[in-house]
Amino acid sequence: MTEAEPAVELTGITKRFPGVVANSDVTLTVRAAEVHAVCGENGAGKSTLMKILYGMQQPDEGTIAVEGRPVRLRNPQDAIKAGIGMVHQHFMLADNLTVRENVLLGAEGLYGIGRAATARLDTLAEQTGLRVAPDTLVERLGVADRQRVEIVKVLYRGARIIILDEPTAVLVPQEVDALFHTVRDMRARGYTFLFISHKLDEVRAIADRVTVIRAGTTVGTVAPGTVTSRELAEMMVGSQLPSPHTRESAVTERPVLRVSGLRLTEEGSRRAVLDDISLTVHAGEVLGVAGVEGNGQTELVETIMGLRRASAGNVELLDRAGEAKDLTGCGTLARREAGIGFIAEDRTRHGLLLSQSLWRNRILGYQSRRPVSRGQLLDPAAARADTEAIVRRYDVRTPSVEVAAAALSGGNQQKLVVGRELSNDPVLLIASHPTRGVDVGAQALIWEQLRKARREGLAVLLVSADLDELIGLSDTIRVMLRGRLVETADPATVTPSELGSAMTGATAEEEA
Ligand SMILES: Nc1ncnc2c1ncn2[C@@H]1O[C@H](COP(=O)(O)OP(=O)(O)OP(=O)(O)O)[C@@H](O)[C@H]1O
Repeated sequence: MTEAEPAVELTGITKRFPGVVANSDVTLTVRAAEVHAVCGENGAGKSTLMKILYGMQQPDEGTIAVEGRPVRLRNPQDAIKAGIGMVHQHFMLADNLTVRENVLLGAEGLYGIGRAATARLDTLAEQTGLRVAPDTLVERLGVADRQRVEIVKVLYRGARIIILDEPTAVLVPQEVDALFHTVRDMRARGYTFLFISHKLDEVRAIADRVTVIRAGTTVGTVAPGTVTSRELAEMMVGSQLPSPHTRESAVTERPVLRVSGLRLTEEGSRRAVLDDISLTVHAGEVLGVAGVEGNGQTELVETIMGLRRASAGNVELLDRAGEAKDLTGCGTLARREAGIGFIAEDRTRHGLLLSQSLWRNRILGYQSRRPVSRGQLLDPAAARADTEAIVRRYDVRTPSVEVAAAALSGGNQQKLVVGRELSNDPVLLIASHPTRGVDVGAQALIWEQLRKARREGLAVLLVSADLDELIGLSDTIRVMLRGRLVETADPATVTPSELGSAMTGATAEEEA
């Protein structure tokens, strides 16, 4: 490879799906040893373009050159051979295997499984800042280390060009800094990065150049130093954004959710995943829960929703008249029917049926409620009309409400779920990462809808890894660490970095 040769050159890429042109004549040049960010609204075509570069999808038109040579990438194996690796947003590691096994699995042909393999693994671990013993089980690793194992895995297979798909979505600020440090280090060693992100501040911090995609086509490539985050966002949406909101409080004295002494133990072990959790959320209040993934937030939400059974404690919901209902023994559907809306952390597991049309997904969880049902009978016409209203209000980009949920981009699926959950007039909303994967425009829209619902008296339990979101929306923030609520922070004064320290237990250790 000569210095002048670009690492990747995508020329005239077009990819059509039924009713949608996902990429239309896209051109993207990534220089060797640069960090190149790709930004765009939900559904703009970023994932499709990356899937094409990783051989997961075939373009209808266009050419790909890697390090100056034209290539045909029929599958990920072809891409790996060409030196391209992808770190997906959802990690693809086997939890019950060790770091070493995960890295070597399926790549034994490269360095064998003996000394040469160990030496290679050690070098890569060092280069990527992975500081765990190779025989550690992956299930024992935190999110940031798992991500490093994924990076080591693609490097081991010979990747020189690495696609990072929203790598920071699951990290706390300190971990983001550490990841960026590693990326800069690796860039200095000649590695090239493609970086997909909706967080424009991060893009500005790490990227050498940014290519903006709008509605499937390239709007332009800029050096981030020459534009503000706002200008970048405006390039993405093609118009001016609304201004951020000022803080306002709608908190009332009326409790809506009362959780007391909640305890959850892991199957087959006595370790408490949730340890004596008590909290109250009032009408008009957003209670934010901050925590590093794996500290019990997921379990807390799932226990409140009846997806897991607590070993002790109570969950009580109070209706608008103040009438309390004990939900402790109830199933999920009964809880929904009592007035809880639920934005699940994993929309494909608890939120959507991907093979089903959008309007059928509108009915999910609300089978016996108007307007989508009359008594025990579904009302497809009403469900369609209501879904169309959600699509308009939440700006879900789709050719129609008849297409399968799988055909929507990730962010547009998320908008549909949020729209559905808020459309049922809940008294309480349990929102896990409500804007994960959505672009800044859609994020502003979802925040606005949440604030509006709060003004009208909605109680919200918000779990989010996006600390700006947590600080911006919450009236109170509780920090969760190893299954307990350990600290309370005031969103009016706390900084993301202080919150990050509390989440990792650093503050508590300092005080001790
Ligand atoms: N398998 C598919 N079948 C039909 N349409 C698809 C398919 N995959 C993507 N699309 C459509 O292609 C367009 C681009 O989607 P893509 O996932 O590339 O967007 P994106 O920029 O990655 O969005 P997001 O930020 O929401 O992840 C969208 O309109 C989407 O609905």
